[in-house]
Amino acid sequence: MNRIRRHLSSYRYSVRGIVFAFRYENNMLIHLAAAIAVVVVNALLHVNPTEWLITLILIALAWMAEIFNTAIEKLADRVTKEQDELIGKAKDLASGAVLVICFFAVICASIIYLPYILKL
Ligand SMILES: Nc1ncnc2c1ncn2[C@@H]1O[C@H](COP(=O)(O)OP(=O)(O)OP(=O)(O)O)[C@@H](O)[C@H]1O
Repeated sequence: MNRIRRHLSSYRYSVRGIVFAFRYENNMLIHLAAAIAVVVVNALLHVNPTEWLITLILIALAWMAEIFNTAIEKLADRVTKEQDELIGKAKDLASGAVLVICFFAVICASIIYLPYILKL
């Protein structure tokens, strides 16, 4: 029973983390807006199931990268708020990861959507 309760608690903490990211991280709201735009465009263009899967996976990866980025920023700020070369590098690396997935998401979206747009 205790194990089940502990397991359910861990979901509560995870949801709290996601809610925190959306409430306090402006970039998460941009990711949310982009995700809504993708879902609307997918529906309007009637993309096929494989294209739905690819776009949904890309959305999940972008949200995941942004949440990890926020976690690393919080940890880094706990270590020190003074200027520190390694803290700067850690934060740059974390935000670089977000940029990487966003860059490839834009390329994948172009590959998926362009044929539909050209047919319109
Ligand atoms: N303590 C620090 N020491 C050195 N450089 C830092 C430090 N804090 C932040 N920086 C530099 O400033 C950049 C922005 O850091 P900051 O913590 O303000 O993130 P942010 O602008 O809130 O990022 P995001 O937009 O992803 O939330 C970092 O990528 C890093 O280059």
